[in-house]
Amino acid sequence: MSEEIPVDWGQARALAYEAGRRAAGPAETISLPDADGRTLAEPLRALTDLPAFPTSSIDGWAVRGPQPWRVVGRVLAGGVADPLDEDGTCVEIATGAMVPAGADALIRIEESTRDADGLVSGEPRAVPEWRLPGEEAHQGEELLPAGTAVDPAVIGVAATCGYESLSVRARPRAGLLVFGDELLTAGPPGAGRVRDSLGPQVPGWLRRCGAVVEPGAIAGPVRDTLEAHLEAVRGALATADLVCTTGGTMHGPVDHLHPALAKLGAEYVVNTVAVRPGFPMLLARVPGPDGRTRFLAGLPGNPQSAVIALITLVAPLLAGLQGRPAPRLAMVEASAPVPGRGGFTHLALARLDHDGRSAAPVGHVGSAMLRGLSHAHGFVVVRPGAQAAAGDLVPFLPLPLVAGERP
Ligand SMILES: Nc1nc2c(c(=O)[nH]1)N[C@H]1C(S)=C(S)[C@@H](COP(=O)(O)OP(=O)(O)OC[C@H]3O[C@@H](n4cnc5c(N)ncnc54)[C@H](O)[C@@H]3O)O[C@H]1N2
Ligand code: MOO
Repeated sequence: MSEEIPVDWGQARALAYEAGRRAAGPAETISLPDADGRTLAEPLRALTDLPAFPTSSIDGWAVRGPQPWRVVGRVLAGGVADPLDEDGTCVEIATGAMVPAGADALIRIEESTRDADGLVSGEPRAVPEWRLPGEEAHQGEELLPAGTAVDPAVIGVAATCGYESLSVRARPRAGLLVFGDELLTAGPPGAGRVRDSLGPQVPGWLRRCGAVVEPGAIAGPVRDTLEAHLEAVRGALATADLVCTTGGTMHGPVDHLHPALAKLGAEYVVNTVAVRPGFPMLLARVPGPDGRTRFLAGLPGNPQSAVIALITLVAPLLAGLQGRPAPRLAMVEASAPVPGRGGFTHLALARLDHDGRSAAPVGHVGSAMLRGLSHAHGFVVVRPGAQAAAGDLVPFLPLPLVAGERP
């Protein structure tokens, strides 16, 4: 019999995030193009004013004094403009070129005329046609805080500033051990055996949460003996910051995870969570071979419960390990009633409507099923003692899908 007292679901997420944050890996410097998907270890600051010089927004003329203007030169993007010293003169200017000191207006080429002597005339627009130094950012200004996820736009703004590399957090390395002698790794289920549906899917979820999962870090089915569990977990801890296991979280005759954790000197961060489905999930700190903290996340064997454990505990843990902010939940409208589960938080699989504002429960949601999960965007969260009526605003726990998945 288990004597664990399940942790509140929200508290479990906070504990997992905090454990990850405290164990966040060191910063490393990597080249800009390789930084996609990483996390800023330091704030991104402007190295110069942006723009760094007064910059023309148009092709046309930089003019000084009253018209008509005599053309005294030309300045292209990339060049350094000589000052315009004399009233009644202008230079031809290209978009992106430095505006000469002394210019008091820019005139678009198509809004100008030239007379027989080559003198230029035209009316400047009311809105200035050039960008002033510091208009976008001042030198030293913080553009993005530490903890920002690096995406192509972040890489772009860093390049604009003049960075060649960024200080980012190391990516957490994750491994996966699948437990269960009943599992088949090929062919259809039958005769008491089921296909392993977690070995093939968990790595994809882990990667979407920012972890690196090498093909060699996925093992199983691991035999249902304590010795085999211990050997597999020890082996996985040698290289992984986080080892996920599936199955064996309960206390059945062949559930060896808790005894294995005891033998490994593990310390529970969370040991069972008051949530349905998924309550036997756990997260533990395990001393690694080098003394550095490693984590083991025990995902329950029921496949939907395993995914729930992953987004409940592993997603916040990985956010913390990467130095990112704790994931926050959006509020959406429940488009149909969602029952509560007494003293447990109920995570109800749901699909968002096209604008993401309301969530409708999907079918086939048993914890042993994956059909509902493959249609859903995430879970409506119904807290202990509550239930949701149609039209209620409810928290929504998203699956870590990427753009274009589940349109
Ligand atoms: N006496 C009780 N028994 C169970 C309880 C309970 O409260 N009292 N809770 C049930 C719940 S809820 C869950 S969840 C499971 C969790 O148990 P384990 O983590 O120990 O998982 P297993 O027993 O190993 O497997 C459960 C179930 O899932 C299937 N499974 C396991 N791994 C995979 C996989 N990789 N791919 C597909 N299916 C998998 C396995 O065949 C079992 O059917 O405990 C309940 N029991
Ligand atoms: O809690 Mo179990 O994880 O409901 O299937």
